[in-house]
Amino acid sequence: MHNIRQYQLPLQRYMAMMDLQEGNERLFYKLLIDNVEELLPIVYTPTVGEACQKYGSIFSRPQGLYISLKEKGKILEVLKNWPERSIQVIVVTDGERILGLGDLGCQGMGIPVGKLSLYTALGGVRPSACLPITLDVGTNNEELLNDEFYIGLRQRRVTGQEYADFLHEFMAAVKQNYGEKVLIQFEDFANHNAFDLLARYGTTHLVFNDDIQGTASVVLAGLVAALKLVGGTLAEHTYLFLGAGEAGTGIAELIALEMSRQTKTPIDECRKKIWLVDSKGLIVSTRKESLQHFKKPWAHEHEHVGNLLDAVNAIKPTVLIGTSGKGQTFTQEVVEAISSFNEMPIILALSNPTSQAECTAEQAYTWSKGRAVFATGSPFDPVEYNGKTHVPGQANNAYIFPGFGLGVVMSGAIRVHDDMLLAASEALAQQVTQENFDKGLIYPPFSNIRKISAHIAANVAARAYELGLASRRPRPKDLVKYAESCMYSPIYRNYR
Ligand SMILES: O=C([O-])CC(=O)C(=O)O
Ligand SMILES: [Mg+2]
Repeated sequence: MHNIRQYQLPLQRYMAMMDLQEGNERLFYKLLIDNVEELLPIVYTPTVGEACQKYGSIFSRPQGLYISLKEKGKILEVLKNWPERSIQVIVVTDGERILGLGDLGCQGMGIPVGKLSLYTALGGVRPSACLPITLDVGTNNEELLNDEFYIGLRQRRVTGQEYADFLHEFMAAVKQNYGEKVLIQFEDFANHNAFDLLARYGTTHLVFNDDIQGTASVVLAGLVAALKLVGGTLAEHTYLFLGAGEAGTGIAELIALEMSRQTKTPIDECRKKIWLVDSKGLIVSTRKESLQHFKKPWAHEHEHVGNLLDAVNAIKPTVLIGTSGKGQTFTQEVVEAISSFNEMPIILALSNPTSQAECTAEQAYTWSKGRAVFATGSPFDPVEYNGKTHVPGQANNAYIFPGFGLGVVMSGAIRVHDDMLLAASEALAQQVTQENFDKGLIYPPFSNIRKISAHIAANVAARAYELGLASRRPRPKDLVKYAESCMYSPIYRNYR
């Protein structure tokens, strides 16, 4: 740590950590686990975002497996080149929507690498069982196409049938090479592919979309915890989203599902408590014809409303959630408006990295006069306001996917079911202690994450067994203990 801390810039610390991961994997994980709150912002958001933007110019050696269009017809052979045979989790991206930073092509590799290092550090999945993959289908990022250090194919993205065929070959090759029980996590695909891929492969493969499902599960947990501070039930609140992509619609759907279970009301009714704003304004039924399919369930009856501020004033939400990927969109007027009709507005600025956050922690607390229950996707420091310290929570899917994946792997689950996402969410919400609530926190600190992950894994596995989706026999009696016993630990032995 002394060595790492000598670097001033986060990007230099990132590079030093990546060198360590390559040269001394055990020490890398030992450091990451023992200093998780300090190092998470380095190996993960926000620094990993900057690293992806500069990936070509900081490149020293390849991490993960690149599969390019040139390898079409030979994807199985390429997979066989990976030295490890026994793979449990794959994180795959095509780099089209890296965090809120847009199309970074092949340079998106930093994301699968970073996510999988958290699978190991936070969730205890063995490093050798993790496989980061980037599919190189081109990029539409002109700057990268003209960058002499760009590491990927210099061509525009393929789309349509060609894209679908390439993905299909990849999915079939993974199943053929690693069997049914490898978890495939889709990460940072663009909206127009992410929903389709999940729908297409959800019934034939063990797939999980972190941006849709992982984010939904972590946000639902935060909301359930927030209700302890704010009062009311899920169904008694009104939700307004800025952003109607993977995160926005994924979260909205899981909230509606949980609401529907709690109130025994049809999900269609529950959806009416949830409103979404996209770049054209409030999503309303008169726009239905022109909406992408994943937005249609959210097109409720309402007159046209052109922007977020007007939507806040028209809908009067108690919960405001930013998933737009665009920074500084929760303006002072917006935060003051929601604070004018809520004693404690719940405000989540989820877009990553920090530069894309809808507002900063300081803005949220200042503009709400210290009343907001606030969390962000990327980490923010505590803020002093009127003599009180406010600690923003980090509503990031990193709380969920490592434990979720461990639960899937350890139970031998063959499919991901929405109930397993709810199970993960419940387990996370239960880990928020009175001490956390007293500080206004709706998430537990990351310093306890391995214990939290074990509880998430156990609850997910339990649900998988109940659903008949778990193949490991016999079912372990104490699933929390079993989860802990499965976790990789970078232990240094004492030699006497
Ligand atoms: O990577 C993160 O920090 C969360 C995430 O999935 C995203 O922003 O796409
Ligand atoms: Mg993501």
